[in-house]
Amino acid sequence: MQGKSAKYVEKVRHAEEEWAERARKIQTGEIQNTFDMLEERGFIKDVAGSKITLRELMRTRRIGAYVGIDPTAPSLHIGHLVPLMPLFWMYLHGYQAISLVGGSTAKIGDPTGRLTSRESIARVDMAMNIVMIQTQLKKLWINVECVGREQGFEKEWAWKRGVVNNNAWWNSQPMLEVLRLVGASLRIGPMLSRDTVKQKMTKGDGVSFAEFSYPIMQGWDWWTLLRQRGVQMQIGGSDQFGNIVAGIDVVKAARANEKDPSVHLPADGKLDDPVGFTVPLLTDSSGVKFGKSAGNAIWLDEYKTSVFDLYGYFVRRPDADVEQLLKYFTFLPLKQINEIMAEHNEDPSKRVAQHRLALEVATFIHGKVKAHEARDQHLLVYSKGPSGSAPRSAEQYQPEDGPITVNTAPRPDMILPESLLLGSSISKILYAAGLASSASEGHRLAKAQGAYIGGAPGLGNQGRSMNPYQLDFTPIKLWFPQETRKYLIDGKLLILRKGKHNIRIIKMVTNEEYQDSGEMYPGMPGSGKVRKLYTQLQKLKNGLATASQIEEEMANDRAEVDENEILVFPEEKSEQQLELETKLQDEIAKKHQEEANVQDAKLAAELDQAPELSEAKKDEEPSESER
Ligand SMILES: Nc1ncnc2c1ncn2[C@@H]1O[C@H](COP(=O)(O)OP(=O)(O)OP(=O)(O)O)[C@@H](O)[C@H]1O
Ligand SMILES: N[C@@H](Cc1ccc(O)cc1)C(=O)O
Repeated sequence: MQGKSAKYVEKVRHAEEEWAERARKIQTGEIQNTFDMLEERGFIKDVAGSKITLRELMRTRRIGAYVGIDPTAPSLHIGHLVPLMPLFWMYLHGYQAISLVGGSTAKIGDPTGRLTSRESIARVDMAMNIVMIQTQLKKLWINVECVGREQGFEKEWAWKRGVVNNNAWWNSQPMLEVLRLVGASLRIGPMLSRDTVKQKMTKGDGVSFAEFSYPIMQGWDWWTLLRQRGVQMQIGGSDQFGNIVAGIDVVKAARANEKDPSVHLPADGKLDDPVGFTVPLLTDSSGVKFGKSAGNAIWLDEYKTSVFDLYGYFVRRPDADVEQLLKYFTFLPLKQINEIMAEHNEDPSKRVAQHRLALEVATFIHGKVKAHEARDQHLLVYSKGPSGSAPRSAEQYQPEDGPITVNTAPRPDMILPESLLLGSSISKILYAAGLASSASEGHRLAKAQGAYIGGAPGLGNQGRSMNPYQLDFTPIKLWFPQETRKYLIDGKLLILRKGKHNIRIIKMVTNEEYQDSGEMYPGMPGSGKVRKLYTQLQKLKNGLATASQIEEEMANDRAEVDENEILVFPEEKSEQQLELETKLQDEIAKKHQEEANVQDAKLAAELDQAPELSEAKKDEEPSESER
């Protein structure tokens, strides 16, 4: 143990020496200050505090930085990437980088830039949003490392990154402590004179006390991250400038009032103050901020914006914007961007820069395979002229053969009916959710504790439900069907995971709702028959089989059933099955009628042609006299 800590101390010392050496090289101009690199790429809109201090801080200290995102939608969008990219860059340059999911702040809703308050979000939706966004952030972080490696960055142990949720502290934060540390020092006057507050009070629907406190919550997050992890910097979109400035006041107030000697704090010198900067807002062609509120978001979730559409969005960017977008959204060095632009300018109609931009972004977000597929689809579709939308992946829920990675993980959110979730074994649920290839594999998986469930069992059936905001995964054990209820978040949401990345966020719906959705899950009673009926109907419609062939297939199926002596009563059939059977019978009758019509037409043609033929023959045949 002692040896280990000595080794650790040595490692820390080595990392500090390296950082000092780096600072020296920045001083002599041998390497670039990361701040200057970010500025060159256009990321610095406004600095909260002194730019000189910020620059010096980034040179001399391996500081921590964070970006916060409220989970008010089930996906990130490309607007979020603008503040996240400098964070990713900082990580690749050796700083500590934290992405924060605002599970608690989202419950209040940031009033910045709004005239009306945000709608409150149902607990189940919030739980779903949190899991989706945390999963996306983790995926992005893994992809940052991949791209970083390709760009020649070598990961060192001293680099730190993380995804945190501010529920971790707000769920147990005594209000008294907040009031004690910052409440007395913060003045109401300046807070009331903030633009957001003034605008919303005079032109909007007023400001609630909770909204008024939002910047203090955000500032408290910063204080917590500073205290726990030494995070001295906050980055946000330019609409966050006010919150960052207010946060600096909160952190300074808390630091000044913290008397607990066990709380480790940076000293009080000039370089110890919290600092921040904002990035420019990405807007659409009419100058409106890209985001969920404006309804113009390009989502990172491929089921909300397909990889094809994401690629298309970047390919359509105007020539005037493309260089800046390459600087924002790719990890390509500026020298390479210049080369791409030179090539592009030789013949802008080829959109070389746009295609490169689209490929880089799609690769970063969705991985190489999907990005290249999207590019090929684009080239195919648009080189032959537009022909509607591109194919989208259909089998989203089926278990994959190979190992699931962040970039191949299937769609996480799905619905399943009550009858299955509350009436079947966990093995069948794993199968239905596409996490096992059969119910028996589901059984094996649960027995070997190879799958996980979000949260620990709550007491949902006794009126209390588990906390949806703090999700840990516990290995699934075999349990009785009625026990599944205990794991439902808010009585409606079940979160399952297999391996690291294969997650399912399952919303329970009533059996009727499920039926209306037209969805089917593996192992669904009658789904084998339904699927078969559906295939037969398609074959018939597309002319891939004749009515008689389908009838023969159906007769064989019936014979098989008879052989196995299973009686199927009509009432056991699902409505969907009955409906498909009727459609199939109608289609068979239609096809028979069509066949009969064709036969009739042929016969009629033969009969009609008979006299003509004899006339013609008459012409051909020599006359009596000719003979
Ligand atoms: N279009 C954008 N350009 C630059 N930064 C953005 C953009 N959209 C969001 N951000 C930044 O991402 C961070 C998280 O944003 P937030 O969670 O408020 O999402 P949002 O999409 O802006 O929400 P809303 O549209 O509902 O206001 C903030 O720092 C915000 O400024
Ligand atoms: N207020 C930020 C999100 C955020 C939340 C908590 C934080 O600590 C930081 C940022 C926004 O709405 O964009």
